[in-house]
Amino acid sequence: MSSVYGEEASQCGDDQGSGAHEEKIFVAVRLRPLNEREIANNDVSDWECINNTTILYKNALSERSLFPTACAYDRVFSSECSTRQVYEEAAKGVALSVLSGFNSSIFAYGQTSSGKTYTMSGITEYTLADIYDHTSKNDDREFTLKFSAMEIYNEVVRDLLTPDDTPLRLLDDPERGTVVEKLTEVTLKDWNHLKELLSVCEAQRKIGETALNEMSSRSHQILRLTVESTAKKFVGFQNSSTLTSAVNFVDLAGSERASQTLSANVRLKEGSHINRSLLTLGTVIRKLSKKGNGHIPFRDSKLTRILQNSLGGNARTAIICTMSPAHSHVEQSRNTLLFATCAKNVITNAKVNVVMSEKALVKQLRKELARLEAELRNLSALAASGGSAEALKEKEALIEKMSREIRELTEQRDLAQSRVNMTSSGSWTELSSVSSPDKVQWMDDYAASEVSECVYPFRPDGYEGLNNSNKLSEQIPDPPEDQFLCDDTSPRLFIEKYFGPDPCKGWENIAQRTVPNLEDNCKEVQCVEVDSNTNNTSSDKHTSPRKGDQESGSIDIDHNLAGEQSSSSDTDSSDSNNLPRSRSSEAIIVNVPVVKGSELAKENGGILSESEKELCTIKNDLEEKPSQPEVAADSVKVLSKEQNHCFTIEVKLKMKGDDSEKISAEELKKSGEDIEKICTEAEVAKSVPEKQSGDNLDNEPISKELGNFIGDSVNSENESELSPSRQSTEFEKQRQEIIELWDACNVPLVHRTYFFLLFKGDPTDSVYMEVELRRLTYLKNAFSLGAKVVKDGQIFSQAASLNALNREREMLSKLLLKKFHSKERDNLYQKWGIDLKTKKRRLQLCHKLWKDTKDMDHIKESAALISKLVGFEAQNEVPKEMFELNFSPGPKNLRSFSWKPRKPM
Ligand SMILES: Nc1ncnc2c1ncn2[C@@H]1O[C@H](COP(=O)(O)OP(=O)(O)OP(=O)(O)O)[C@@H](O)[C@H]1O
Repeated sequence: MSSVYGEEASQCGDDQGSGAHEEKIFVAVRLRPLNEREIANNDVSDWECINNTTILYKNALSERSLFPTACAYDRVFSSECSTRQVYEEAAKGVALSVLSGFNSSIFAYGQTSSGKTYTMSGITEYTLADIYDHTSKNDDREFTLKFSAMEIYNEVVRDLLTPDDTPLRLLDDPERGTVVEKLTEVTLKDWNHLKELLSVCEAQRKIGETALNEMSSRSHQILRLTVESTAKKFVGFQNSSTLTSAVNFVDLAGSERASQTLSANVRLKEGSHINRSLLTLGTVIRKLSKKGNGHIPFRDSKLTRILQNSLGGNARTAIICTMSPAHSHVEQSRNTLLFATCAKNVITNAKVNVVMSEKALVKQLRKELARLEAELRNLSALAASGGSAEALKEKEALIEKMSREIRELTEQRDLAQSRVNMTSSGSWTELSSVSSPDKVQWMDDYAASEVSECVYPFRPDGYEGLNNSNKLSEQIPDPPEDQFLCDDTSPRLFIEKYFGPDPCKGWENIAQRTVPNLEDNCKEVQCVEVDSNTNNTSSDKHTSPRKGDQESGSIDIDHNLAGEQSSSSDTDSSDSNNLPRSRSSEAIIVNVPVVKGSELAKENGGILSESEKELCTIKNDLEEKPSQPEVAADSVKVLSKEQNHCFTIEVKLKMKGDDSEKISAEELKKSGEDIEKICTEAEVAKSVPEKQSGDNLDNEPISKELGNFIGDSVNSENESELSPSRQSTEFEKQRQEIIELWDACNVPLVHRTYFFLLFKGDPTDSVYMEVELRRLTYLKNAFSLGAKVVKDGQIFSQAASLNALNREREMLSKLLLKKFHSKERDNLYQKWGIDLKTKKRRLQLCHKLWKDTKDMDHIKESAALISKLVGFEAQNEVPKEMFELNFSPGPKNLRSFSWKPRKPM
């Protein structure tokens, strides 16, 4: 640790203001062991630290998650690691920089019962012990240590060093930022005095029992140690200066789900405040992680207001994110990692705080004035000698060059934006843009019935018109406070903006939003050529597209590990442990030219790892398809854990063709059907060849083209190879999956009915089903992360969707009255097992509809009843065009696709 002690009075003035240096927040993750309760419940550990910087989700194979399988941070600690180790390797450097005059903060963040207090109390003690040790060893300086402690409980700031419960006010000090008025600050006498005060804080802090933690901290606690030091030889002198800085130990209250903590009453209220302030903290971190993001809501909570300096301000900061490894907490753990990922990108500007005596200050200012005067004199001399004219010319040339670059970039951006616009309007809107005169009747009935309030972000246009979108935001208020907890829209709402509205944007888009720095990581690092033997003849690609594609293609192995930007070619891609680490845990891209499977095997002495085999399969697959005209923009990502690390393999194949083809390829990519997909060892997805330009898409049978695009072209069979019975099984399976997802996502019953009636089991169904499945999976994942999906300015949260579903049921119950006579209704009640003597029978009936997702008879009956209520029946058949793709040619259109069943899970 460097020290600035040597710089006294007159010398240290230079540090003021200019001593700031940018650095990222240090982010560590700590897994605690499974606790007794989790073991008793036969819970299993889902997470594993595969090295010092990477944590791996072990169950990725068994679920279709959008969350990355492995995440890298500055440091990760397995459940075997001691708090001492966490302190030494993650907190000490930052915490002890207080001795060099830097403000610093150590945070513990994580879900309730994940070990924040356990970790933080250890770290606080170790730090304070080290500080005392340091002061005793540096007897040339005079130290004054001051201690203060506060908690924020239900948005009220309390002093932890007095028994008095009076709320403390926050004041804005122009120099010091936010200060807590009347907060007790005790000058420490010795180590024992400090220990005593720590016990007082512990006794004073609000704790309570929840289902997850008998001693749950119900408040955010901030302990602050201020260190002032002056060189003894200057003490009492007028030109002395003092280093004054503080270290904060922040033990946040844990994020929690009301359902999991079984909260009620007081606990629920506490939980609500906790979640809200953590939500603000998350928003602040997220905004800070994307530089230049406008207003940062520091003032939205007392916590962020008080800690503003530690969050992207002038303090050095470390965040320890604690996690339970248990499967039952997987969603919370993921949210913790999302927070950690954002925090990793936040930059602070720590600087040494020097308080100068007045005399020293005057001296310093005189010096500065003299420097400025000298500069001015130089400039005048330059101007007199004509040098300024040249300098001016140079500057003008530079400005011109920069303007040119800006213009070019602006054009590129506008072009890209217009493509995005085209595709975003061309995905779902295209699906539904074919107008149908038939669709009007049932829509009118439905709209008239006020059921239009139902909420589902990805409705077909068919009944989009039913919804008065202007009214929607009024109709769906933000969930009230209590619901805020009950419906699991927990503090991880901060990630809401990572999810755009359209699930069809593919994994990479979602991943970019979920883990916003993912792409940045890839961009920032430099490529390391691993295999220099393979030919990279890019010129070939024009004469022989397929051959050229392969030769110019590259496999980017994106080690999702911490790694120093390595520039040497001696890096072995299979041995990530040899890669030096970077300060900021950036990913490494190793650029490996494509080699044939056989060559790869030969190089490896005939032995191929699983991921290499996968790679060869892909490679061979590409080679064996000479008839494929062009591959638009193809990539394969493979995640492997077998070599103790995780990496992504990306095959990029260049496309030959004119611009319109390129636009089309872009559109395909953006409009929905993932060209890239994240896979695990067993699952390799690959995008599909774009159609050759000039094909008359209008005349193409839908079934012919679709296959590779939607399905997995590497391993799965072609449609033609599927027996009718297999097709039927696939259809049933997909339909069942959709029905269950509808239920999980609170999708409106009318939407379900409408869609259900579209399913006829013919091959084209698969197009709609596939799209619906993706949207629903996306929605479900977003909901399970506590996110809100924003589409067209409307917000769809789990709470809002449930509210809307209930409103829809009420509306349907009104329609029951309208469409059926009393006798008919009684028959219905009997049929649906509703006691005729009970109240609210119509509503009861509507609550039963679509409930038993496993019973197809029940589903059919539900659909039949709703269809009757809203008037689908009148039309004989639901117009499929309302769900139809627009197959007419043109740059905006989605290509026609052939049907291929999804690869079975
Ligand atoms: N790394 C660990 N090793 C062993 N036990 C641990 C570890 N981390 C936490 N624990 C134990 O787990 C329990 C919960 O820990 P702790 O109270 O620190 O959680 P918390 O995150 O602060 O919870 P809350 O947010 O509810 O206050 C405690 O009994 C603690 O001793």
